[in-house]
Amino acid sequence: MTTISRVIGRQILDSRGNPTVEVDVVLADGSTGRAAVPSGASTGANEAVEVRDGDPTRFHGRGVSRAVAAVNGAIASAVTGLDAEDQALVDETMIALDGTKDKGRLGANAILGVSLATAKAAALAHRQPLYRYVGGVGARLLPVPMMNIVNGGAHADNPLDFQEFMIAPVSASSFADAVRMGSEVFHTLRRSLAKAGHSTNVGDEGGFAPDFANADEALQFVVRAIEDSGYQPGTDITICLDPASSEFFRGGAYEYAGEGRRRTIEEHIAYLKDLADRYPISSIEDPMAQDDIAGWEQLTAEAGERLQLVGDDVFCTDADRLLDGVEGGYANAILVKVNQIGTLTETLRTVDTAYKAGYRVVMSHRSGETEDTTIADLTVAVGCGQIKTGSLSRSDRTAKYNQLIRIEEELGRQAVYAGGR
Ligand SMILES: O=C(O)[C@@H](CO)OP(=O)(O)O
Ligand SMILES: [Mg+2]
Repeated sequence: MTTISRVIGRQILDSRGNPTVEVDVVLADGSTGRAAVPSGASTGANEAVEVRDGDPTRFHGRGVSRAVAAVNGAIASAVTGLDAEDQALVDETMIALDGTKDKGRLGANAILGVSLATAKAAALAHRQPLYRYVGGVGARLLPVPMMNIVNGGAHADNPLDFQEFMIAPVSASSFADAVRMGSEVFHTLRRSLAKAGHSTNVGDEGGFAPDFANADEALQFVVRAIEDSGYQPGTDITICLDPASSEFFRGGAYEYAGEGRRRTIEEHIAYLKDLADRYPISSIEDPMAQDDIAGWEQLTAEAGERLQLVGDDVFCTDADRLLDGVEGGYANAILVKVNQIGTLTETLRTVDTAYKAGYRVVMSHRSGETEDTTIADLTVAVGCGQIKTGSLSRSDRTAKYNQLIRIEEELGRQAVYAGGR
C-alpha cells in the first residue's frame, strides 16, 4: 500500500519571490506527501546544486522548470513502483540516476523535493506524524529555538557585516514558552529601534535590518531588549551569531565593508573572542570562512570549550566534510540544512556522524523558505535540541515555530524542552 504510484512536481514561489520546486508523492493507498524546497543566499561553495533555468537576472531565468521537468520525467519514472518506506532506496535511486557528485544534473532541488515528499507520504500511510515516523517513540525533545531578530550581511541592505543576530530562550519551561519569550523580546526591540529613530523594516529572515554601524551596536540593542523584557541576558536568554564569514573573507583577510576596515585572521579571531567576553554569546556559526581552515582550528582551540562553534559553509551538511572537521579538530557543532546535501537519507547520516563524533547539531532553514514545515518535524525526529528558523514575524518562519508548538502539544507530558541542558 505504500508503493509510490505518482510523482508530481510544480514550480511555486519562495519567500523572496523566487521560483522553487514543490513535489507531491502519491502512494497506492492515496496517501499524498507534499514538500517544498528552500533556497539559500549565502550558499556554501560545496553545497549540492539547485538547477535553475538560464538567465539569473530574469524571473524566467531564475525559474526551476528544468528541475520540475526532472521530477515529472526521469525521477518519476525511476521511483514509481518503489516502496516509500524504503527511503534509502528511493534516495539512492535518485542519486544514481543523477550520477554527479553535487546532484547538478537533475538538481538537488528536484531530488530533495521527492525525497522529503516520499517520507511525508509514508508517514501519512502509517497514520503517524512525520517526527514519529522518522524518529520513532524516542522522538520527544523540543528544540531551543535560535530566533533571528537582527539581519545583516547578504540578508539585508544595511551596513551590518554580520548576517544574523539571534536569541535563544534557554530558561523557558517549554517550547511554547520559548516562543512567547522570544516574541516579547522581538517586540521590545521593535519599540526601542523606533524610539532611537531606526528603521523597523525586516530582512530576508524577518529580523530587523536597521542601519547599525557594527556588531557592537546590534548587540547592545539586543541585550537591552532582553533586559527590558524582564529577562537576564546569559541566564534566561543567550545570544547566538552567524557572521557568515565566508561572505567577507577576501585575499586571506576579513573585509568588513560596512565598518570600512579589514581584519587579519588573527584580528578577526581576537574580535570574535572579545565580543564573546563582553556579551552573553553562547554560539557562533561560521565564525571563520569555509576556506580558512587554519583560522577555524585556531578559534576552536582557543574558544571551543566555552562557545558552540557551528560549521555551516565549511561542512555543507556533508558527513565526509564533517569528518574532516572532526579529524582536524575544528568546530564542535554542525548546521544541518536538508537542501545543502539533497536527500533525507544523507541528512540523517550526517546527523548520526555528528552525534558519534560528539558534535552538536542545529537544524536550519534557508533564507529563502516556504510554508513547508518539514524541518520542524525533523528537528524533533533526530532530537538535536536546537533549531534556527528565523524571526517571529514572517509566516515562512513562524510556520516552523507553529508546527513545533503543535508537536509539543501532541506529545503532551512526554515532551521535553531542550533548554537548560
Ligand atoms: O547562512 C545561513 O545559515 C543561512 C540560513 O540562515 O542563510 P542562507 O540560506 O542564505 O545560506
Ligand atoms: Mg550560516
